[in-house]
Amino acid sequence: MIRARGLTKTFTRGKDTVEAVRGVDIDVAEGELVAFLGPNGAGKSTTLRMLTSLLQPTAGTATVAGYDVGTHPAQVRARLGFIGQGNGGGFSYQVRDELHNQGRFYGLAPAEYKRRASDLVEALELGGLEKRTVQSLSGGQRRRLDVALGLMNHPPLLFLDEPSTGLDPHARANLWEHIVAMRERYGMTIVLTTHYLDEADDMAERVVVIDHGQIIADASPEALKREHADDVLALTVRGDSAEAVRAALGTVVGPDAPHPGEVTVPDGGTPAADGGLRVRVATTHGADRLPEAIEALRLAGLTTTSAAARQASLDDVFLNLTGRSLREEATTQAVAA
Ligand SMILES: Nc1ncnc2c1ncn2[C@@H]1O[C@H](COP(=O)(O)OP(=O)(O)OP(=O)(O)O)[C@@H](O)[C@H]1O
Repeated sequence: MIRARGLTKTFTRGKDTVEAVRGVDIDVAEGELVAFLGPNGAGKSTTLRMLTSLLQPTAGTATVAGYDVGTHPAQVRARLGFIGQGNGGGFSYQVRDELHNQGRFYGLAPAEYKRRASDLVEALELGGLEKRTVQSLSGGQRRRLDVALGLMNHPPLLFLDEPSTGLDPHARANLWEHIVAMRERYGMTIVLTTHYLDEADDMAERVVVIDHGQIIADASPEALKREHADDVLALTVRGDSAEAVRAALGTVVGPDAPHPGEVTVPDGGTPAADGGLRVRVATTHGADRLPEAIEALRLAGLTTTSAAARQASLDDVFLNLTGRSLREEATTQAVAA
């Protein structure tokens, strides 16, 4: 459905040059649901805008839905739906008029665009809102209207640029339910961007991690976590010998163990105020390893006073790949905004 090679976009303003996208190669097969994940400014939107033919690449090629975006932009646009970051609807228009106008824009006959509009109003639970103006809708309703507008031409391929940004958790979950339902109903391929880690983890079958205009990883969330991150066991152990703790845990996660990992005793092995040593153990299958670790410590005469297994996250993946936390960047930017 999508094949891009060496996709590059450089913006020049005066003396400033921004290399927004630097040589992206990507293939998306029919029916896939792919999420582009990356921090603000990583190049996600720019990549999407090139793939939808809205922006001419500086270099590289892309074939989308069978047509070259550079030479056949009209054919590409006819086959895709694009839901951008801004709100697509005219604020003072009524919901129904917005949908009908979109149908006219695609050259549909009145009977057809009316039928499609009613179907989408029903499918996206916009019933009863047809006569409301766009500006009177809630954030979640507006986003659902955006999805409806993007689907009026029954596209085989749908692009969504940060569909759930700014929505509260309930509205996000609801929007996702609708996106998944629309995908089943219309058998679409979906490419979206997000900087919500949990969203990419839960919903996407494939996550393309993008940073500084380049793809730095591309796999299922599970494979990314397996490959690039560890689960962590967080233990508190009564005792004052970091060496004894390391030796005991080495049998569980040491170099010869079935799941080798790393045992870290921070603070130079100095016990905390409660007399316990805080220990972090990087490993795979953390939940399974936890009882083994506690048992190994017990056999070495050490008492565990607290224990928790934390599953690897996509943020750990990003951190291990870039040395930066996506979660922290998002928080910093939210505070700055
Ligand atoms: N029209 C433009 N002119 C100049 N620079 C631009 C333009 N559009 C994007 N950029 C820059 O290109 C880089 C990539 O931007 P892009 O919007 O693709 O990132 P993004 O990953 O989608 O970020 P966000 O999550 O904030 O939407 C940024 O440094 C941005 O400032």
